[in-house]
Amino acid sequence: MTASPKKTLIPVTLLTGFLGSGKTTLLNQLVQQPEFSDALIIINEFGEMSLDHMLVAHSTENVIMEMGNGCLCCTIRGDLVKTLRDITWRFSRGGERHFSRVLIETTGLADPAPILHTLMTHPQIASRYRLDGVVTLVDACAGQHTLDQHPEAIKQAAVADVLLLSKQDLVTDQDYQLLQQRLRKINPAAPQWSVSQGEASAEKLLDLGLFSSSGKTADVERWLREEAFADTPHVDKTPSHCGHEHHHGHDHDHHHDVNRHDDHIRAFCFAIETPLTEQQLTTWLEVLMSFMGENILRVKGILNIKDQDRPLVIHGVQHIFHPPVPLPAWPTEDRRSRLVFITRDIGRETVEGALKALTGIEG
Ligand SMILES: Nc1nc2c(ncn2[C@@H]2O[C@H](COP(=O)(O)OP(=O)(O)OP(=O)(O)O)[C@@H](O)[C@H]2O)c(=O)[nH]1
Repeated sequence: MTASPKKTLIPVTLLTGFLGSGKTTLLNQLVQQPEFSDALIIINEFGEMSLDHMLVAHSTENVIMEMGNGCLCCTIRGDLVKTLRDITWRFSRGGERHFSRVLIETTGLADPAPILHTLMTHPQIASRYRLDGVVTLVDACAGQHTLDQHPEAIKQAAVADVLLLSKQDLVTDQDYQLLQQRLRKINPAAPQWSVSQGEASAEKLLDLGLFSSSGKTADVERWLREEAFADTPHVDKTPSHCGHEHHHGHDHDHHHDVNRHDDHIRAFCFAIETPLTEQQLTTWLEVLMSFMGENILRVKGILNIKDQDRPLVIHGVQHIFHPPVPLPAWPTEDRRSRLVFITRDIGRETVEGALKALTGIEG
């Protein structure tokens, strides 16, 4: 069940964000920065006609429109796979590919999970591309309302590696901070940056994955960001081995509407002292994914596998896992398996309980 990290895979950035959150405005700025000067931009639009791509101030030959009749996540297996497969030769000259990375802008309504699944597991795509990171834009003005009304918006925030908050100029400081807090509870590990009229430094949006663009070293600590799960004030009181759990909708969240979708989101991390056999790991993950996959929004982990010197890194979105990647060495002295989860209504006790029931190992 292991696969070697490939150093030549093309990095892909997924740009999500609700309708009108400022994705095109951001893209216009990004493509003018050197880091994105040789990026290929794939834009998906909802509906048959859109001029959005014309707004991207970039050489149009590097902008591709996906023209599905529906949203990207519905046509994903056809159009996006075909596009990603074809661009490696369509955008080559003299046998050399003339783009170094890809950015996919999704329609505002898209559930990012199917797109991530395709990038992570489709044989023809996963063998050529690697997910560099998910960048999610949130409109500071409409954000609270959008999160209240649209579960997809919460998912977009939950799977983000970086959260960009646009339109700070339209809200009070207090409202801005409330939105920041809400997003931090949904996704404690994602750094939050304010973007004004799309102005964001490209370097903050790159190298968000396990491997940097040099492709040589895995930065596990940055990628897992376990410490972030202990940084926010809404900490579950149950003890945890490596961090904390945020169960939203606590009594102390007086301002919360109890029906909010994100009151169901939980973010937690935990450690396992005992090395797992590959079989135990597979069984545990298979059970979690088949019974609760839809509600496990994102999982990342570094695992100590019995009788192996090197750790295994796993990364899942809902019921789909990226093929586990063995790292060349442990990043620190800590040899425990450590995992971070963002789920809908699944607490740490359930995940640990399944581990204990299936393997006898305590989390
Ligand atoms: N006041 C203000 N307006 C902004 C900011 N960023 C973007 N906008 C405006 O917000 C509107 C929507 O921005 P777009 O970039 O088109 O948003 P989008 O996410 O691409 O929209 P869709 O393609 O419809 O999903 C535009 O009128 C932008 O000018 C900002 O920081 N402040």
